[in-house]
Amino acid sequence: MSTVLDEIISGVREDLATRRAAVPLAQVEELAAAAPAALDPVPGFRAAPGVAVIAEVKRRSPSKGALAPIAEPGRLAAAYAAGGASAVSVLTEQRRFGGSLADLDAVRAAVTIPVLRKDFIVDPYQVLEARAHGADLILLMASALADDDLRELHDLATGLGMTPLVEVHDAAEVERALAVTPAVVGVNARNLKTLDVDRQVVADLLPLLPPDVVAVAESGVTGPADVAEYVRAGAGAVLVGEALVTGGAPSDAVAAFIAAARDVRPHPAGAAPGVTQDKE
Ligand SMILES: O=C(O)c1ccccc1NCC(=O)[C@H](O)[C@H](O)COP(=O)(O)O
Repeated sequence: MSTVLDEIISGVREDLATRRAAVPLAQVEELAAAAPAALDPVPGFRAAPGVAVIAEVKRRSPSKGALAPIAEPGRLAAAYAAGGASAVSVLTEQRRFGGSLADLDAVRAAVTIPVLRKDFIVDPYQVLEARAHGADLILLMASALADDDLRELHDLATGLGMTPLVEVHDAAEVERALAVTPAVVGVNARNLKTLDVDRQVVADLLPLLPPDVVAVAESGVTGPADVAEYVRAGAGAVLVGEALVTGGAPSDAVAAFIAAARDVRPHPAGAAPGVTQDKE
């Protein structure tokens, strides 16, 4: 039986074929080579006070439907940066999330902090496209990629100067992700096959990551207390979408997340902390 993730990826491949027909690979390669050098997000993530916030431009989602119209993604991104965000994540998938490469362009033009292309990346063309549009980071999902593809796309991205955020949701995916020696690993609390959000997954998997990897807690943040819990569980960064686009005053919201993490001490390595759960 096909999952939501399978359906999203099938649409992504169809849209990719259309773009590839319009802009041939050789042209995207040229544009990627001509783009200004990618920023390295890792020093900023490590230097962030308490937690690095990766703030997302997210219009809609398969789990929640329409979230926010976001007429000016560049303006939203600038507000995130003003609040102290360490990076901006831009969902570029069109069918389910209402995003686009135009959103990526607008955000790139509006901020000087690193920008993540958040999409269902399954093909080298999309990696080159991300660089051509100024992305510094790309998302690579272990759940969507075979080992060889994960390595190929990871190496292509790093060769272009970008930093892959390698996403996992269970212990087997952690092992597969670490095999490509990523600098940044995200544990997604959302199961992309069922769309269930379980923040305990983040608490369970973060201790499996080596200390030299930037550990990102993704999804499920509803407010500052959740950020504090993720940091207590060992997160060095949090990726937040819905709570920021629906909450009003995005700059203040980012600042509140950072403030909530400032005095939090992570649990000692190896301890398996619990996190409180909301009903989704
Ligand atoms: O958000 C969804 O419903 C979703 C469904 C299927 C695949 C991916 C999905 N979201 C992508 C993300 O991982 C989130 O946008 C991101 O982590 C932020 O999550 P949140 O703060 O819970 O909006």
